[in-house]
Formats: sequence, C-alpha cells, structure tokens
Amino acid sequence: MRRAAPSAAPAPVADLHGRALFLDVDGTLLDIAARPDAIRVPAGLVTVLARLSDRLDGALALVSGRAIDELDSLFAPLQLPTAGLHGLEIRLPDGTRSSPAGEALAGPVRAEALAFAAGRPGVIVEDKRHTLAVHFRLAPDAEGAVDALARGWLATLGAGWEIQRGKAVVEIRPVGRDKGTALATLMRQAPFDGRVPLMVGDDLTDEHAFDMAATLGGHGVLVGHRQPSAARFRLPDPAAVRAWLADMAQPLQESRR
Ligand SMILES: O=P(O)(O)OC[C@H]1O[C@H](O[C@H]2O[C@H](CO)[C@@H](O)[C@H](O)[C@H]2O)[C@H](O)[C@@H](O)[C@@H]1O
Repeated sequence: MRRAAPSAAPAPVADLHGRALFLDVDGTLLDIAARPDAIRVPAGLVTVLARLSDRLDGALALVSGRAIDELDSLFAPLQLPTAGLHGLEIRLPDGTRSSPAGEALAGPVRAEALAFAAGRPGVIVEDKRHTLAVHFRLAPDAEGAVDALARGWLATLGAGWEIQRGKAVVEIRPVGRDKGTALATLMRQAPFDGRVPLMVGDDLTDEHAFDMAATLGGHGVLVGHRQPSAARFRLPDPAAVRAWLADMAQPLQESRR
C-alpha cells in the first residue's frame, strides 16, 4: 500500500449518503492523557456520535485498542458496532459479539510485566486479558527496556504472537486479527456493506485500517503529523476531529450555512 504524507485536510463529507465511518478512540476522539485511566470523554461527544450514527443509518463504528466493555462504559449509553483490542474482538451491528476464547495470554508474561514495572516508577502495565500493554509515557527513559522485554516475550511465546507499538506503549497480542481485518468484517455486514469506508485514526495500529479502507474503495484520515502513512487526508488533533464530526452530525441545512 502507498505510504505518503497525507493532505492537509479531510475530504469534505457534508453528504454522508453511501459512507461508512470508522473511528479510533485514544488520540482521535479523545485527547491523549498521561495514563490510560485518565482519559476524559468531552461533554456532548456521545450525543454527536449518536446523531452521526443516525445520519449514517447505523454505519458508524468504533475501532480501538481498548476492550469493548471499556468502550461501552466510556461512551454509555451508546453501544455502537465496535472492534476492540485492535480487532481481536468485534460487536457486529446486530449486537452479536465475537471474543477470543479463554484466557489467551500466558500467566508468566503478566507476572514478568508486573515485576518489571514494580522496579520502574511511571511504567504502567495495562492487562487486557488477551493482550498486555506496557506504557512508558511517564517514564520515557524506560522505552528501550520495555522494547527489550516485549521482544523477549516474542521469543518465548513463539509464532502466534506479535508486538503492537503505539504512542508511548508496547503491547503483546495474538497474530491474525488487526484493525484492518475488523474493518473488513464490519464492511461485510448491513448497514456497512456497499458503502465507502472512511477510517479516522492517529496511531500505528490504525495503519492496518487505513490500508483496508483504501483496498475497499475508501480512505483514511490521519490525526496528527506522523509520516509516512497510508491515510490520504489529515486532521491536526482530536479537537479538530470532534469539531468535524459535530459539523457532520448537524442536519444538512445547518452544516452548510
Ligand atoms: O486504538 P485506540 O483507541 O487509539 O487505543 C490505543 C491505546 O490507547 C490507550 O493508550 C494510549 O492512550 C492513553 C490515554 O490517552 C495514553 O496514556 C497512552 O500513552 C497511549 O498509548 C490505551 O490505554 C490502550 O489500551 C490502547 O491500545
């Protein structure tokens, strides 16, 4: 897939007819916070998402590295079609949900991660049951050691696992599903099928979905300035994403004023 510097602005999508919208969460809908549990959902965002979902006849999905249950609490009472854990779990538009079976992540990895963090102030272990993330936003000097730790896990766990790098985080997760495969799965379901996908995201994990959106005839919108990217368009930050979504959520005559 082509990797280039995205254009400065997103495609104007005043007419949502025939579109499907896929939204990443951290760094896209929500401002990045110092810790995973310190994020804040701005007032009015849930209402905007609900309106936009209506305007898209339901073809609006969240695609996140967080688990679906956590996303449901963040955006309550909204329960959108959602891909969680970077595509490892999916809730389809009819509400059916596929999650990885059982306790997939080996216990020793958890124990090692917690012991590692205990000796390094600011390092945070986020245990998502099927994946495990080690955050170093508050301990930037630990980046090299976190990376080495995760590479060690890869050697121990074997071929079924891979490392997902993100913003001040390294995560170990099973291979085979990512945000691109999740987007493709949702695009096979009504009301997404037959529409043009638009994926908005900021991080490396979103590149899989940018690639898939382009393969399916749509495009990606990168939030921020990272390069290169498979996204074709760009918005500067989550505040700009929220303003853009709020504008599209207005009835047509208002958004065109
Ligand atoms: O796919 P996303 O919805 O963007 O989720 C990606 C990861 O987001 C969270 O971590 C990131 O955001 C935190 C809060 O702003 C920040 O402290 C951290 O440095 C970022 O990496 C979340 O904690 C992860 O589980 C997600 O995978």
